[in-house]
Amino acid sequence: MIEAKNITVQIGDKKLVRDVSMNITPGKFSVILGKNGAGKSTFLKTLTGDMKKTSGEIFVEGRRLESIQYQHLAQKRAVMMQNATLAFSFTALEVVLMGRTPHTHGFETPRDQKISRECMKQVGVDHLMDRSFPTLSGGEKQRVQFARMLAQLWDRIEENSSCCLMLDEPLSSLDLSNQHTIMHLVKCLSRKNVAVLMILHDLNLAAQYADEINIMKDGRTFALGTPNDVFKPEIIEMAFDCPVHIMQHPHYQCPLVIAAKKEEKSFLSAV
Ligand SMILES: Nc1ncnc2c1ncn2[C@@H]1O[C@H](COP(=O)(O)OP(=O)(O)OP(=O)(O)O)[C@@H](O)[C@H]1O
Repeated sequence: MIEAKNITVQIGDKKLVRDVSMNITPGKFSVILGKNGAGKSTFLKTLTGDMKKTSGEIFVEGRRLESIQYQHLAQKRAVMMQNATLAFSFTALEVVLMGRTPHTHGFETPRDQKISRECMKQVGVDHLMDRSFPTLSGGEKQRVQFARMLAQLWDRIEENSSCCLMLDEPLSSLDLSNQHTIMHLVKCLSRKNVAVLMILHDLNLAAQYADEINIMKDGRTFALGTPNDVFKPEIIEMAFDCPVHIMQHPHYQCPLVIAAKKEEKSFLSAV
């Protein structure tokens, strides 16, 4: 669905992303991991067209990203950026209805209303419908934004046509239960012809749900493969500069990563 070939992004003399390639395909749940500043969001922003690449090529269903009309793109690809804010006091339902904009001709229909309400129900935020979006908690906002993406792709999902979800740290404000609810929902969507690309910081959530993981370091792909391929102590320790223990999960067929205690003396130990 989305093919990124040898993407490089340079600002001034700094290379933020270096020669990264990835295929985001329907039926596959892809995750990008990496240290702070590794280049994850920059890479994702080039895939969405929000940031200019210096070199490389991006194809959406075989066509160059730059040649596709924005509305056409928005009908089949939904994006959730990190800490997206809204300046105006829309209700939560109005925010979800925004997901229907690529499908309307300037005004929404009763069907758009019905779809938006259903998406809020699916995500468990229907009780927040009439609340002013800026007054919601961080986690409530993230779940409402997720419902907005679902509303945007609803028609494609219903028809079982291919479409794409791109999410930058969508779980950063969610509690344990809601993290797994969203990950389970995304996994189910990926099995319904949705191509998923998600940036995460939680290695164990990635290990449990992802089909493919791209670990980035210093703007490059450091390791790419299944959770079992990339979750090796030598890879994780080098990518994150952190000693780890990796074992088989006692209940699931995936690795389990535990950070080892840091031994070096901290500044606080001198106080
Ligand atoms: N517009 C910009 N101008 C200069 N440097 C930038 C710009 N945008 C990002 N950077 C730098 O590029 C590097 C990669 O940033 P990016 O946001 O892609 O990292 P990330 O892997 O998503 O990090 P995090 O996990 O902290 O969100 C960082 O060092 C960042 O400071």
